Amino acid sequence: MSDILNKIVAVKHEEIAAAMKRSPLEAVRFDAESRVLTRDFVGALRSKIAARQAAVIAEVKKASPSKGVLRADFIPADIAQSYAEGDGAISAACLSVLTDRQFFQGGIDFLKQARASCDLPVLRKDFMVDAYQIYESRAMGADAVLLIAACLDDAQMKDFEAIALGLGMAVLVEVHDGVELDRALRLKTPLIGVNNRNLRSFEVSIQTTLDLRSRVPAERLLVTESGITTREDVARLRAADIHAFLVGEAFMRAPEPGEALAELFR
Ligand SMILES: O=C(O)c1ccccc1NCC(=O)[C@H](O)[C@H](O)COP(=O)(O)O
Repeated sequence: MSDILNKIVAVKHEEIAAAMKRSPLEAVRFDAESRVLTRDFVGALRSKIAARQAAVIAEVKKASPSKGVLRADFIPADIAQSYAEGDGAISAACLSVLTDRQFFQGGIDFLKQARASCDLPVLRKDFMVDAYQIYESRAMGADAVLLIAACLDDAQMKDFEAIALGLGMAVLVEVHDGVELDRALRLKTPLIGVNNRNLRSFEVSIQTTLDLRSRVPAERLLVTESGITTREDVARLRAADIHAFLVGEAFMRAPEPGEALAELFR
């Protein structure tokens, strides 16, 4: 694991221990199982692609370990609405909301506020290291969770996926290289995220996605993540038959995130 992932995972275990004291697993599990309606995350992506549009997972991200604060006037509900509207013709398929507080200045309330302000399905973007967080994600209203192969073993990925699917959530499994991709393909989820950010150097290169593209079977949906900032990036990825994108920073730095989205994917 990279240094940053090691640090994040250590903090997550501390946070989970504290959260379990406030709300024991049984209570969080009850809350998660009491929520019935999830929004269809995979369906939202597939219907954009069927309409020959880009399927964009638009991120609500105040800050990041590599770049610091990205947006000063950070109002999750307004950002989510802007993404849902786009320019009227081009808009987001789904949202991704950072809930990690220490490294990304995110929060659980941000996810709730973003989801309440629109009808888009929402991914909880955080670092899952314990089954507790999967129940917690559904309890807070998430429609999908992220599983990062670099910080989980095979048994954890399988277990967390089964819990998420059992609660009606989608799973985006994230990989950085071919070894992690082979592990991810043992899961049931159709959503395979290739993260273009090297977690050791923080450098981003869309070549990471392009290199792995042919190894993702046609029945899975490849989502390219991180470092997508220009129309040229989008054109290169689309030419390689990649139609689902997760974008944060490029939108967060724009005055109107939804207009920036429409401009990038026009
Ligand atoms: O964004 C970071 O600096 C970062 C550092 C360490 C681990 C994860 C990190 N980002 C998480 C993400 O995957 C991105 O927020 C997401 O893919 C959007 O990327 P971008 O469009 O480059 O903001």
